[in-house]
Amino acid sequence: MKTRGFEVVSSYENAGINLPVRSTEHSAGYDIEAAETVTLAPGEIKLIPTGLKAYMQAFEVLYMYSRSSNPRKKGLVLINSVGVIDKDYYNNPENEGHMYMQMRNITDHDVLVEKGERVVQGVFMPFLVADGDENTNKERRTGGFGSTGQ
Ligand SMILES: O=c1ccn([C@H]2C[C@H](O)[C@@H](COP(=O)(O)OP(=O)(O)OP(=O)(O)O)O2)c(=O)[nH]1
Ligand SMILES: [Mg+2]
Repeated sequence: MKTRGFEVVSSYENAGINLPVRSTEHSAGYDIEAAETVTLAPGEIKLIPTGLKAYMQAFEVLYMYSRSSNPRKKGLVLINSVGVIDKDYYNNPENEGHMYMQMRNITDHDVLVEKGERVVQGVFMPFLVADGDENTNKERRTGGFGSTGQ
């Protein structure tokens, strides 16, 4: 039975994408690699593809956190602080649920991220809803990065 996990998106099927793994017995995070080699110019913000989508149960979320080594080792920060990957992002009609890492180069030189380099880590978590939540109108997710609302 499938409960939660990662799959390769169809456009990266034959691109040698590694499914995320936890690097030690008690690591919370599944290390997620860059699916492409990219260069970020000084100050630049780029969406780095992972080649992955994540599936999970209702009332679960996947948080993408930066690796703590990124600022000093790479000069990179996850500019949206934490990536929130919603259950209904999976297989959305716009991009199949392809997860991106929104990284910013905080150095004054180009930063190279090579394909296969671990950049962020994904942590699955349950979440709670507030009173009256069932009475509010909800739209169907069609994409990400500002797809909801006007
Ligand atoms: O770092 C991130 C953050 C989000 N997402 C995807 C998954 C998530 O389910 C979707 C929407 O994210 P969020 O709700 O944080 O962004 P938004 O600006 O509110 O966009 P939307 O209107 O599509 O909800 O975008 C990523 O791939 N990487
Ligand atoms: Mg949103």
